Amino acid sequence: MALYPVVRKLLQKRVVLASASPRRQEILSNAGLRFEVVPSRFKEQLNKASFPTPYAYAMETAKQKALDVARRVHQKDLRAPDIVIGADTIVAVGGLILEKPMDKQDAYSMLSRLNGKEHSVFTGVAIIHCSYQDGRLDMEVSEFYEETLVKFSQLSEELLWEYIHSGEPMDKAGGYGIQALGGMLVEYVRGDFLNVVGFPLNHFCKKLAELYFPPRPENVQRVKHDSIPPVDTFEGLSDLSDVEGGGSSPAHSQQGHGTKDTHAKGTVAGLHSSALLEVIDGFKASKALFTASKMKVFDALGDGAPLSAVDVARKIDASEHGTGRLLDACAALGLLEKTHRGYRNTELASRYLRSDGEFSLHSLILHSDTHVWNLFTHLESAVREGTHQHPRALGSTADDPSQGTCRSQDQKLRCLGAMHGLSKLSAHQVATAFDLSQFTSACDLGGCTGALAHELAREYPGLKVTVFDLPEVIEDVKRFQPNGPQTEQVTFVPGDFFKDRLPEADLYILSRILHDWSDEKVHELLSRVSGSCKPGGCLLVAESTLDEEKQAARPGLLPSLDLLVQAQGRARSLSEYRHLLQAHGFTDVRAAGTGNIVDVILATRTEP
Ligand SMILES: Cc1cn([C@H]2C[C@H](O)[C@@H](COP(=O)(O)OP(=O)(O)OP(=O)(O)O)O2)c(=O)[nH]c1=O
Repeated sequence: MALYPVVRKLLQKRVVLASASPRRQEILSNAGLRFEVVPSRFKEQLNKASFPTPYAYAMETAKQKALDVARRVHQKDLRAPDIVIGADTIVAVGGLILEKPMDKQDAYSMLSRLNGKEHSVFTGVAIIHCSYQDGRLDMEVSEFYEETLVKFSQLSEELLWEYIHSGEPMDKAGGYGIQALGGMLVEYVRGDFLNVVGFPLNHFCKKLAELYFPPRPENVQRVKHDSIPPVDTFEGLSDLSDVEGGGSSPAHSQQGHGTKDTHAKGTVAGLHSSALLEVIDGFKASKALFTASKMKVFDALGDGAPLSAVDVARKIDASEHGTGRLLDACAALGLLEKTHRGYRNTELASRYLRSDGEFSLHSLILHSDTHVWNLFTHLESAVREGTHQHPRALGSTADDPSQGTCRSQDQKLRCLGAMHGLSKLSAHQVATAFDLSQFTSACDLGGCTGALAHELAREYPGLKVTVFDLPEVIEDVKRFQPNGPQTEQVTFVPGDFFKDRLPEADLYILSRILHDWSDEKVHELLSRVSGSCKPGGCLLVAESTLDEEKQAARPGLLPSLDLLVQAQGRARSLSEYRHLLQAHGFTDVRAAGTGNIVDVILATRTEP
């Protein structure tokens, strides 16, 4: 049971979690879902007495939280959400509904009620599908609830107060957290544990599967309504794409025919004029971000107090009028917050857009602005000729198009910085998509600045990682190295993976390498890896993949276009990667979605 097939369908959607609960965020991101968090401002003050059951109350509160966020995000952003998820967890005991305690005394009275007894924990969940008709927001709500029974042991006053003084009860329904210290109070749990922690993941998956993968009418007898298809096989994934209604929109199978059904299913019917305008204007949003980054707006704002447009203009040496317009555009894009005291970086900007942050995408943005932008102006030629546009855009004729990208030292460092930033974004998910603790040595082929290597070292203290990359790359990686004990686990070896002997390792890694190359070159490289990998050793591949129908809009097809213009390679589907790996003696090919920009594949080398 996993969310993966549905996650693939949701990757191209803007999913918003309307919750401040760290537990909910963790449960959903662990399941591989990619989403933004916008906490709801809905006051949980519905009249409990007006609901026939406690779960009706929880579902209504969940729905109101999600509706509040859907409306606010729609008003605030240029890009409105596609799906908003809201949830509400309550504890019900003896006809009473318990929510989060107001203070310690309240926590004490809640815990005393639960002491020695069985109670119910209900989580109501609302999934709101937003669509837009001529700028108007239409919302369809799917909702459900889950109940879990929990029994507390008989606990002494002293123990209850000790627990209350720990501070744990205060932000939790019923005044306890089963996942931490509160676990010690619990004698048994009947039902979904995660439901108690705040989010019924299993039921949520079933609901999504019901919405996105309804069984074909002729298969109703064979396909169980309440189960998600198997996901860790490639066959399962490709079968899913064949399921009628298995497109990227939820199929409202239970709602019968009529306008709603067509509206939800049809990509044409689903694309409204406002969405079209968004696409038409997309380049303006990119250029606003590129310009603000280039002019170091996000550095000027730092993490400090808000600054007025005049102050920012002074810092970036630009006109007040122009700076004000740029700052407003950044605020509309959700990159800055605009308050009556001035502008300040949003969390997103502080983390990714400042040039000095650990996860900075500053170099990637500059690279996109100068290099990729330039290449994309030749998209029409790329389509006509079916080949990359480096000669036109950069005057480069090199075999390896990336050679033309980094001609000056500045360009080279920007390229390395861009790759470093991109790699850092998904390094943790790539390193942890599979348990790699059985390996003692790994070789990251084309591992560049070592961002993934260091993440692997941090995650697996027993692993030595060799980063193998071209000498001209290795000579400049020093500035990207972190501090810390795990740096000793990482070594850099210069070489060309098409020409030189590959370093020995139990685990070879090709992270975002294969897409850069033609099928012929991919076969050549895989054959070299296969020749170096001992039987029982493994190969880990991380790539952004196309869905099996090659219809996924983002993030599948835009990278595919990217590769047409920029490189000689191409995006591939998971089954294409499986066939490539099998052709070179790798079996037991398993895939894991990270919910991030790449999927991860692990394959084992068998005896030749
Ligand atoms: C019973 C129980 C609840 N909880 C938490 C889950 C929820 O976060 C919280 C119940 O309050 P909620 O109002 O459901 O959620 P929230 O206020 O934390 O976040 P938001 O409204 O923005 O979605 O209690 C635990 O973490 N462990 C437990 O054992």
